[in-house]
Amino acid sequence: MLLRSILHDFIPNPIRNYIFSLLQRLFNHRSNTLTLVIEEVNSTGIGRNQVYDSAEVYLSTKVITPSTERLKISKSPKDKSLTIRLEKGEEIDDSFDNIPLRWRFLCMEPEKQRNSSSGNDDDLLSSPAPVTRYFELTFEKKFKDKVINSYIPYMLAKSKSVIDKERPLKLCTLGSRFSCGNVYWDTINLEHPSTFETLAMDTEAKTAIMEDLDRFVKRREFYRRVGRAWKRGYLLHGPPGTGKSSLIAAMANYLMFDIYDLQLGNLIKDSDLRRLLLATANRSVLVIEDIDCTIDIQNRRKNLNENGQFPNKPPEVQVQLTLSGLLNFIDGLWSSCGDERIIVFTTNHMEKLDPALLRPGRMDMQIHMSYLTFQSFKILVSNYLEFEGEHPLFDEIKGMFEIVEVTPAQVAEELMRSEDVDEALEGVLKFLKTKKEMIDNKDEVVVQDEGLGDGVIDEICPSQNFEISN
Ligand SMILES: Nc1ncnc2c1ncn2[C@@H]1O[C@H](COP(=O)(O)OP(=O)(O)OP(=O)(O)O)[C@@H](O)[C@H]1O
Ligand SMILES: [Mg+2]
Repeated sequence: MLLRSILHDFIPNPIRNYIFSLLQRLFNHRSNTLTLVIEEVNSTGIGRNQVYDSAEVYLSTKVITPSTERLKISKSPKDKSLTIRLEKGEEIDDSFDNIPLRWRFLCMEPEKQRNSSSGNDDDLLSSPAPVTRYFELTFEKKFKDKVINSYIPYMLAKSKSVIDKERPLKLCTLGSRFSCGNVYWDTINLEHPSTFETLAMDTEAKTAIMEDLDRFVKRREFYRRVGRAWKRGYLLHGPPGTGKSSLIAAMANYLMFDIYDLQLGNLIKDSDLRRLLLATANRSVLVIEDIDCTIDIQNRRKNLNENGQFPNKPPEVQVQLTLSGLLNFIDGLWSSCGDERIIVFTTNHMEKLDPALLRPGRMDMQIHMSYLTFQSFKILVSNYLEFEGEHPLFDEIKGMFEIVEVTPAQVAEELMRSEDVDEALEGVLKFLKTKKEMIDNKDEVVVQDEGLGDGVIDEICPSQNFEISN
């Protein structure tokens, strides 16, 4: 460093570079080390160098060594955590498969005007060079192949997972319609706290969904090999308040995928739909809720007058959107121009669905979200009351769940009424008893369908030609 600064202060630039390269050659000749230089801008000088950006993130996860003296720390309002970066001249040691590696962060300052006063360097006066930031990665020469072919890809993947974890997820919804009829994605941070842990759902069903998602994201090569678009469709069905939307949020939080909520009712034309779908990013969940109501969109066409328009509606709000347009586009062009897409349809009325939606290959997994079981109730109790053990009221509550159908949303509301465990559970029991009385009074016999515990996977559709097991 001392030599560097002496050279910098007293020797003109071209001579300095020459001496420097000579010294470097001499040094490298003697040593058996190799140094990779990773500059901020890529080799074309235009875009950023992905390896540099990844190194910056990767090194911020490394344990700070005792020799580290200066670090840069920052946070923007949207960041989840602090960003820590190396300061100029700082070094970090790393190792990979027992290969010792040394990272060093360096900056080449722009030429200062005072340098040009000594001489004839007019160029420097008029346009000083920008700061050049770069990392040096030094290791023994014999490890060159291993570092380039294994360590660097490892570092790129590692930094990607850090970025994925740190960045806030996005929820994209349809933005307001302009007079020209255009719609666009409006983006906000997704702050839905639902996770698979908090979801009151049959444990086996939960595990099956998580395993299915894990398998899906791991299978890039598989999808490529069999020539299929890398997408997976889920159909969530069940009564209101059973956790369909919560499951979608849990899936997005689990995969760290953004959500695109496509409210079809707000769309008019297939062309809008295509434009919106093409504007969705990879690694995202496309959600189409209440798909049974979408069939109305198709049926609305039946009500068109002889000019192909709705009577009583101005031409600019004439709906030209069709379910088949949507499905064809999702299956065809859209899915082939993106990667890692999850599509989730929800419905409260499975029986109303267009068979086209259920044809093999379209919905890979159908998940039935139904009324609360005692097992799932205990998850809610743990979430809402932070109570894990056994409780004297549990036996009676369990008995009630066998005869009364209530949704997780209804019970969650009861559990929120008190922070006291006894009081809250008494409230739930009272609620269940009232429900039962209402049923008895109506003289209705509630027969619970044996197979319909909440969150039971009705069917894991292998889509005939597509197996989901590894
Ligand atoms: N299975 C569940 N686990 C945990 N909480 C749940 C569950 N189901 C419902 N809830 C609670 O009830 C609220 C409503 O649930 P959610 O919106 O997920 O239901 P939904 O099935 O999507 O209903 P809808 O059919 O009306 O859209 C959630 O915010 C959550 O607090
Ligand atoms: Mg919902």
